[in-house]
This record gives sequence, C-alpha cells and structure tokens, in this order.
Amino acid sequence: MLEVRDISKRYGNHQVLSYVSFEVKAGELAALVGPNGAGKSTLLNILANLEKPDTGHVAINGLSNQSQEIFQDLTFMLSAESLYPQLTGYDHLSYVAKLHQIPKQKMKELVERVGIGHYVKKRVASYSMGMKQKLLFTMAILPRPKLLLLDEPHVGLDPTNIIQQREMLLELQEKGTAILLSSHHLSEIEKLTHQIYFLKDTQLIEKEVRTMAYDYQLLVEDCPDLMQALNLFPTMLVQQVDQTMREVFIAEENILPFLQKIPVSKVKSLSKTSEYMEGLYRTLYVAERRNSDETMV
Ligand SMILES: Nc1ncnc2c1ncn2[C@@H]1O[C@H](COP(=O)(O)OP(=O)(O)OP(=O)(O)O)[C@@H](O)[C@H]1O
Repeated sequence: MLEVRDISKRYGNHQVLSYVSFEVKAGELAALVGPNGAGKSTLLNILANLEKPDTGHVAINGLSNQSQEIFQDLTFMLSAESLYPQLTGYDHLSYVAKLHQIPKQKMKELVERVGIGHYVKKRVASYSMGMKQKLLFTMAILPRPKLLLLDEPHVGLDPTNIIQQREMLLELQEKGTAILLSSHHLSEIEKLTHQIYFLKDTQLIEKEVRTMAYDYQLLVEDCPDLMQALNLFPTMLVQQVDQTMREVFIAEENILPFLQKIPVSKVKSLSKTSEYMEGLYRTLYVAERRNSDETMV
C-alpha cells in the first residue's frame, strides 16, 4: 500500500533524512519513533506530498504520491494548528464528508462513536487540546482510507481516549487499512504494533518488537542448560543477540520453571516486556546523548 524508496531531505546544511526506504502493506500498522527533531514529521509530510524530498519516491497503492488520485485513498491526521478556530468541528467534518462523498448519516454515527457529539457544533477556538485531537482523528478516519498517516495522535489525549483511539486504529487495521503513525508514547506503541521504525542519524532502523504475547524479557548467555531449557518451553520467543547471548521472551506462567533450569550466573538481565520499548529506546538514543553530554562538559 505504501512504498517508500530512498527518501532524502536536507534543510540548508542540515541533513534530516538519508535514503530512507520502507513499506507498509494493507492491514499493517507501523510506528515511527525518534527523539525531537529526528525527522518524523518531515518524513510524514513528504509521504503526504506536503514537502518535496531531495531524492527518492513514494508510491501509494501503486501510484506516485504526486498524483491527485492518491487523495481518494490517503488521509493524514494533521496537527491542531491546521484547524480553523472560527469554524465548528461540524464544519470541518462536513467539508471532509463532502470531499469524499460520505453520507451525513455516516458522519453523525462516527461523531457519536468517537464521543465528540456534545461539542462538535461549537467553534474550534473553544476546544481543549484533547478535544481538537479527537476532532482531527475523526476527520482522518471518516473517509475509511486505505492509508492513514498520523503525526503524534496521542498528544493531549487522556488515558480513556488513548484506549479508545487504540481500539479504533486496530479495528481499521483489521479491515485492511495500512496505518503509519509517529509517537513518543512508547508503551502505547508497544500495545499497537510490532512493526517499529526508529529514526536515528537521518536513517531508519527497523525493529520488529514481538513482545506483546510475552511478559518477561531475559538476556541469557549461551550454555548447554539454556539449550535444554529452550527445548522444554517451545512457546518462547528466542533471538540471537550476538555470538554468546540470546534474548528470550517468556510468558508469566513459564518464568519460574524456566529460571530453575538455568544457572543464575548466565542470566544477564530480566525485565518486564512493558519496559522493553523504553529499554530499546534508551539503548538507541539516551546512552549516546549522555556520552555526548559528558564529552561537552
Ligand atoms: N521547513 C523547515 N526548514 C528548516 N528546517 C526544518 C524545517 N522543517 C523541519 N526542519 C528541521 O528538520 C528537523 C526534523 O524536524 P521534524 O519536525 O521532522 O522532527 P520530528 O522528529 O517530527 O520532531 P518532534 O518529535 O519534535 O515533532 C529539525 O531539526 C527541524 O528543525
């Protein structure tokens, strides 16, 4: 559905993206992660043809993103600044409905489902950040797009609305929409998807984080006992980290029996997988930043 090839972008002397390539297929949900200024919004803007890349091309449903036709298939949840303060939420939604020839009834049903009915006829100027985010989200999903792009959709949402948004995104994904979102909410990303793209030093690092079915993550040094234990628990997920170390993902009910089978000295770390994304993020970005801060001192 979305094919991105060799996208580069530079602002003056500042290289933001270098030959970024990836795909999001129909029915896949992928997340873009990276610190402030990493280039997430720049990349999303390029995908939606709101910015021109210096190199590379983007295809949506087989068509170049330069083509007007792609806007039949694509919606982009923009930031709150894109709303018109003097217009109502209803005005904004009616415009989207008209553009995509969506019956008013369908629009009203979605308004009720998302829970914005009590304020949708008020002017946007009176909305809180979370209310604006919910309106923007409703506008983005109203056309039931084949490709949905969302730039930081979690900003300003309370936990109830984050959960509701998650349910609706997963529902859309199940119905075949390809979804790409950027976010700083690592724990929420972990709940949404295994397909995560980290932007680091202008490049994309793909990590498939298949941890959701598992409660614990262990780093264990290779040893004969480990090999035997792995055979006893075939449902675990095991990944070779380097020549001497394996990463083992394991369910709550298996953790104690598994630990009884291997020498404690071989277990290098044990963490809950809910902290896994944060650990990954720290490894990719925080340690390096700390080192460079120390160098500056
Ligand atoms: N129009 C522009 N002109 C010059 N520099 C720009 C422009 N747009 C973005 N940049 C720069 O490109 C870099 C990437 O910005 P971008 O907004 O894509 O980052 P981001 O990952 O979305 O950050 P955040 O998490 O803070 O939203 C930043 O250094 C930013 O200053």
